[in-house]
Order: sequence, then C-alpha cells, then structure tokens
Amino acid sequence: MPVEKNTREFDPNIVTDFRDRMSYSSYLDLDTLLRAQRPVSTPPHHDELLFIIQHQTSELWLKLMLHELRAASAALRADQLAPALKGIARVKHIQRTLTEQWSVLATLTPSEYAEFRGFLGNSSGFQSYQYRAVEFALGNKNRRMLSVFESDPDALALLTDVYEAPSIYDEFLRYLHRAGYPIPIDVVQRDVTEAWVLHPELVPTFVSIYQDASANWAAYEACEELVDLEDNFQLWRFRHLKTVQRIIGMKTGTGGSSGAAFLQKALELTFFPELFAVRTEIGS
Ligand code: HEM
Ligand SMILES: N[C@@H](CC(=O)c1ccccc1NC=O)C(=O)O
Repeated sequence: MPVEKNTREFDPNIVTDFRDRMSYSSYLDLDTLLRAQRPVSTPPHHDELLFIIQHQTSELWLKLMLHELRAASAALRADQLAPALKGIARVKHIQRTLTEQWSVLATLTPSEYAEFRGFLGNSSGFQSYQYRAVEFALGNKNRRMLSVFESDPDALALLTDVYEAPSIYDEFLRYLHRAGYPIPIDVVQRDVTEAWVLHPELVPTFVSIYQDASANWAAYEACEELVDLEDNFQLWRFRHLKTVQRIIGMKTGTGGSSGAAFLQKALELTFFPELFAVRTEIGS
C-alpha cells in the first residue's frame, strides 16, 4: 500500500473470522456493558449519557479498588508486606484517575443538569455500596450505612462482609504487632465493626518508626503509602464537593441529605489519624 495514501497495510495474518474464536467483544462482554447505559429522561437529554458513564466508570474503578484492597489486606495478614504495598500503589493510581475524572463531569452546567435531575428521583451516590465498601475497607465503619441497602440483599451481603472484616489499617497494626512493635493488645483484639478513632498510645510507636526510618524501613514505607491513600481519598471527596457546589449549589440532595454541607462534613473524617498525628511530633 503506497504510503502517500496514508493507509496502513492490513497484515496478512490478521484474524477476521470469529465464528469459532474468542473475540474482543465476546471476551469483554461488550454487548452487556454497552447496553447498560439507559437514560431515563424523556425526552432524552443529551447530557444524561455523560452523567451515567461518569458513574459507571467510577463504579468499575471502585470494583477494582476493592479487589486490590482485599488482596492487600490478605497479604498483610500473611506478613507479606511487599505484595501489599504493590497493591496499595495500584489503588493510588486508580484514585488519581477517579479524581482526575471529575473534570469531565464539571463540564455539565447547572442548567443542563436541571433538565434531567428531576428524573433521578431519590437515587444518589450515597447509595453506592462499592463506595461504602471502600470506606469500610479503609476503616470508616458505620453500621447506619447498612440500612440504605436493606432492599438489595446482594449489596447488603457484600457490604456486611467488609463491615465485619478487619480494615486494612487493622491488618497493618496486627502486622506491626507480630513484627514486635509496641501495639496495645486491645488494639489488636478490638471490635473491628467500630469506626476507628485516634488511639493516642499508638503515636509514640509511629514516632519511633519515623525517627529512625532506616532501621524501620518496611514499616516506615507502609505508613507513607497509607498516608498517600488517605490523602488521595480526601482529594476525591473535595473534588466531589466542588463539582456538586458548581452544579447544584446549596440544594438539598436527591438522597435526602442537606447536600454540599453534608459532603463538607465528610472532609473531617480520617482513616489513619495516628499517621497524621505523628507529623506534629517529628522534629522541633
Ligand atoms: C452532578 C453531579 C453530582 C451531584 C450534583 C452530586 C450530588 C451529591 C449529593 C448532594 C450527595 C449527598 C447525598 C444526597 O443527599 O444525595 C452526594 C453523595 C454522594 N455522591 Fe454524588 N453527586 C454527583 C456526582 C457523583 C459522582 C460522579 C459520583 C461517583 C460515583 C458520586 C458519588 C457520590 C457518593 C459516593 C456519595 C456519598 C458521599 C458520602 O457519603 O460522603 N457523585 N452526591
Ligand atoms: N445526589 C445528586 C444526584 C446524583 O448525583 C446522583 C443520582 C443518581 C445516581 C448517582 C448520583 N451521583 C451522586 O450522588 C443530586 O442531589 O443532584
């Protein structure tokens, strides 16, 4: 094929007959995936597809985040810190993608959203069971959140599993305990369904790790990875809040909350408070 036609040669061995072969779309079940965008607005509003795809892609990434967090927790439980850190590194990249993705939705103007918001009824991201599962997996347990899923047994089952399991922070603290670090026994044996709250007696343990990083490199590196994870999570929350403010202002939410004010309060939540408290104690 002459190059001046600006056309690529079709290599002779390129496979074209997929009657008895696995193809791209059959492997990925694209028919199911691409049939799953079903706008509800009538007449159909152009921008509803953006809204749906933004959420669906977020849910896919949340699914992978959960998968990786589960594996990272299992690795910690087996004293395998390196694979756990590799998993956390992947989660951090997913978080960056999710946070970056807000800029696409921010192109939705208040007037465009107002044209189909009424069709959303009481549905809300508040009812994202995968998002809640990620929060639980990171240690922000809250039994009240389970009530939202009473009419969805599969979601409730998934979320209850994560609710009853130790968080990644529980697993990390247990790992440190086994590695000989001073971790109080009541921390190791705590009721893991309770939300984690600051345990001041853990701060000196982290101070000693940070003050002699080279002697405690594995623990030190893991602490910093967890700090990144929390930092990234907060950046996502912040971008959500800012997107919500520019699109619906101070309107109450479809899920029944006060809206932006409710989301603002989430910015005060923390997963690993001791890893931030340690900052105050380092140096002079
Ligand atoms: C036009 C865009 C959006 C608006 C106006 C919006 C608005 C809101 C509001 C007002 C809430 C509070 C709950 C309520 O009463 O409804 C909320 C919660 C939530 N939204 Fe959105 N949202 C938007 C996009 C998204 C997207 C793209 C996601 C991605 C999955 C998302 C995920 C969530 C989650 C997980 C919560 C619960 C947060 C928490 O419990 O702290 N939202 N949203
Ligand atoms: N809570 C939003 C509605 C909303 O954003 C939403 C609706 C259905 C499914 C996901 C959503 N995303 C985040 O809350 C609102 O009050 O406008």
